[in-house]
Amino acid sequence: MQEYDVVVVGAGAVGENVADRASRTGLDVALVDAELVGGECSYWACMPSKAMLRPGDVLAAARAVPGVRGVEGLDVAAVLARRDEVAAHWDDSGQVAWVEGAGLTLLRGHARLTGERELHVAGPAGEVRVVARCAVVLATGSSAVVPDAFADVRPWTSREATSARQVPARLAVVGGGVVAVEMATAYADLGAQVEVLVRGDRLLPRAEPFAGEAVLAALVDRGVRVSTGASVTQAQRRGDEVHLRVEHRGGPGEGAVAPRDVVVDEVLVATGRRPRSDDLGVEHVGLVPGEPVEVDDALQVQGVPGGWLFAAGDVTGRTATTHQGKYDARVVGDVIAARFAGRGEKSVDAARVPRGVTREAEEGAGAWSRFRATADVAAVPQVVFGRPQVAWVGTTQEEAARAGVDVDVVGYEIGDVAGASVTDPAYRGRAQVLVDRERDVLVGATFVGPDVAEMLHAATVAVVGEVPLDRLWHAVPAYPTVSEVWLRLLEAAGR
Ligand SMILES: Cc1cc2nc3c(=O)[nH]c(=O)nc-3n(C[C@H](O)[C@H](O)[C@H](O)COP(=O)(O)OP(=O)(O)OC[C@H]3O[C@@H](n4cnc5c(N)ncnc54)[C@H](O)[C@@H]3O)c2cc1C
Ligand SMILES: NC(=O)c1ccc[n+]([C@@H]2O[C@H](COP(=O)([O-])OP(=O)(O)OC[C@H]3O[C@@H](n4cnc5c(N)ncnc54)[C@H](O)[C@@H]3O)[C@@H](O)[C@H]2O)c1
Repeated sequence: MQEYDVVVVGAGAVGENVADRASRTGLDVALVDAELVGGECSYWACMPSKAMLRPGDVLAAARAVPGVRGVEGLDVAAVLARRDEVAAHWDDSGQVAWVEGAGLTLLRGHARLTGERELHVAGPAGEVRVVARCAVVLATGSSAVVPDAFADVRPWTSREATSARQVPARLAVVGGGVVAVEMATAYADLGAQVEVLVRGDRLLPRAEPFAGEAVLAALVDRGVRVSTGASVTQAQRRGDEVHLRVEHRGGPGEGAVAPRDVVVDEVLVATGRRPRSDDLGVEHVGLVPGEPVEVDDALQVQGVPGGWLFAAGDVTGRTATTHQGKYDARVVGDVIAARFAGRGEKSVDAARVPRGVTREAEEGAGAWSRFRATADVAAVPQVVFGRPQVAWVGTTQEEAARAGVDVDVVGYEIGDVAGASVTDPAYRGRAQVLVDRERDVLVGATFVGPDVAEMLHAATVAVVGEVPLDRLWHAVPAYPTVSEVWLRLLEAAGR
């Protein structure tokens, strides 16, 4: 049996941040992981996918400016070699060194809850009973959903797509969300003939419709086939090929459209993710395996008495990005450090205790305090690293209407800004902000265009800060930058 003050299950980006923060008031923290320390983001998601997308972006940017010579194309082997480097060659020794340096204990193995504050960890060293004196945090992430139709064809999920050693000549991508857009973009850049099969009627259904439309048009321009209203009803692997039977929903008045067969070398299913709570023993504490682990704004698990169980990251179904999961990790880490301060057996390094992390402060904490994840509801940023990029924060028009928030919708073509014309004479992109009419503050913003990911944070600051438009008017964007679109948006909003 091993005992710690806090046990964090899952050493992805979220678990690592929880553990680091929770240890700052002298609590003894163990971090458990069954696979690589660093989790999905480092090895099979954010990092390798962005390494695969960046060369195509740079190439397109260089080709867009007249006068640049010697731009030949991509060296696929070199792109994949760089991707391998960014994914640390799927070797977690660097992150293990960080965990040890932060004074945390790493337990390798698969953890399952067995009761209140108790777990079993099955790892290379055998089975160990682990007891948490104060708290347990679940940060086990999510895994790809593979629809039944693909069960027998060994489809790619995002893991294979981000770690492939070769580029298939023909790739079908099933889904119309973030993974589908990013991977279709990357593989088309790397020379695959890509077809995207979208069940719905548009790409990126959670973003503003104009964003998905721009991405769809750009993919088609680059030779990617995008079929909307398309459902795969059967899939078979025959030798080196995968045969997909695709049924099309006809448009209004079109009637039935005949099914067709799509033959490819690989098929990537990008049809969403499910929380990894299915093999975690949550049934022993009254929760339902496979379901999101529901938490409150302090990231305490709902429906489990005793105040000892917390969760953060993808497993909660509350966040689905690394940045937002890490934000929740900072919140729950501080909550635990404050609630259980003084209970730890380790000596406290005063320099590491964050300012204001005390039991009294946490007890009286409300929205927007460091102990509550308020931004999860008010201002979630999301970037889709396709080409064009799509970046948004806060509410969309559809969400504002559903919530009954009366908004003015203000849009501007980014290509009409002087800075954009310098970047690319044919710059195409659009910015749109939503202004809450009653409060005269921004509640949402969407940018579509090259490199707009880097423009998003200004909008996030404005939404989180609830900066009145009359004050935002005094935030002067430099000339000639693409950010000057802020000035144009404010003018269009009547300033
Ligand atoms: C292709 C792709 C690209 C993405 N790109 C981005 C991006 O650019 N930016 C962004 O912000 N987000 C991106 N995301 C989302 C991001 O990867 C996730 O939101 C993030 O990884 C979630 O972090 P996490 O720590 O909650 O879970 P994970 O990173 O999944 O970590 C969970 C850890 O828990 C371990 N574990 C699970 N169960 C157990 C158990 N029972 N016992 C022991 N250990 C266990 C796992 O081994 C894993 O290491 C992307 C996702 C995908 C699929
Ligand atoms: N840049 C980033 O931040 C980034 C990149 C990749 C992924 N992620 C995160 O990972 C999560 C998972 O991404 P994702 O793209 O897999 O999920 P998603 O939820 O974004 O999109 C899934 C898509 O698959 C479709 N779909 C669902 N079931 C289907 C079926 N049976 N047949 C056909 N289509 C089906 C849905 O309609 C939807 O369009 C996202 O929530 C995202 O936030 C983030």
